Amino acid sequence: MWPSGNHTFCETAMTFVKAVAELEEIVMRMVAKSYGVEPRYESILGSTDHILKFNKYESHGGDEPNLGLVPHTDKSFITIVHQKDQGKGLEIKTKDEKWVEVDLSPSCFIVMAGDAFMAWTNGRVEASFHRVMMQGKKDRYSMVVGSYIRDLKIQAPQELVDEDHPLQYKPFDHYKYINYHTYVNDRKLKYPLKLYCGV
Ligand SMILES: O=C(O)CCC(=O)C(=O)O
Ligand SMILES: [Fe+2]
Repeated sequence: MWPSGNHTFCETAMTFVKAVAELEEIVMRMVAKSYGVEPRYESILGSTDHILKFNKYESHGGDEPNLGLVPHTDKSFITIVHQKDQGKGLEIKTKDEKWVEVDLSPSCFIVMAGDAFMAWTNGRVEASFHRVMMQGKKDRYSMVVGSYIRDLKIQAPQELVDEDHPLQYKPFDHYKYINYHTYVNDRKLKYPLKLYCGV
């Protein structure tokens, strides 16, 4: 887009990612604390990468809803979604298989568990299925920050594994899983993590 670079844009994007990463840390500390595993979370915190995506969904103009993004779970550890304008678009599937519309405001951030967080919590927190539906005449813009764990294997803390909660996923390398999902699984399977490292 900018062959000779765009320093201001990069600085702004970096500032945004840093702020979102701080938000993620606050939320994850609360979740980890509630399971009694905050020190375990601290040990992966230093190995977390963040990737920012800018999404544009074009309006098809009509009143009929159109699929903007197919249903999926994220392959990230955690994903945080922010939307530029007030409105609907993002939909999340409930346990009883109903799609719930999320009416986002520009001051809202949606925190979603990805496949890697589901494995780390030994299935206690599930990765949510979500999709984007487009309706009306306005294009939709969202900014999505995903976190990914490098250098160490994703492994459920021993505190979260016991007789009532047997281990669900073997320890795995996050980036190798992303690679598997993208190139080997070809993004086809609904639950690729189960096939990749399910017990
Ligand atoms: O645009 C959104 O609200 C969601 C995007 C999303 O699910 C993704 O990029 O994985
Ligand atoms: Fe997603």
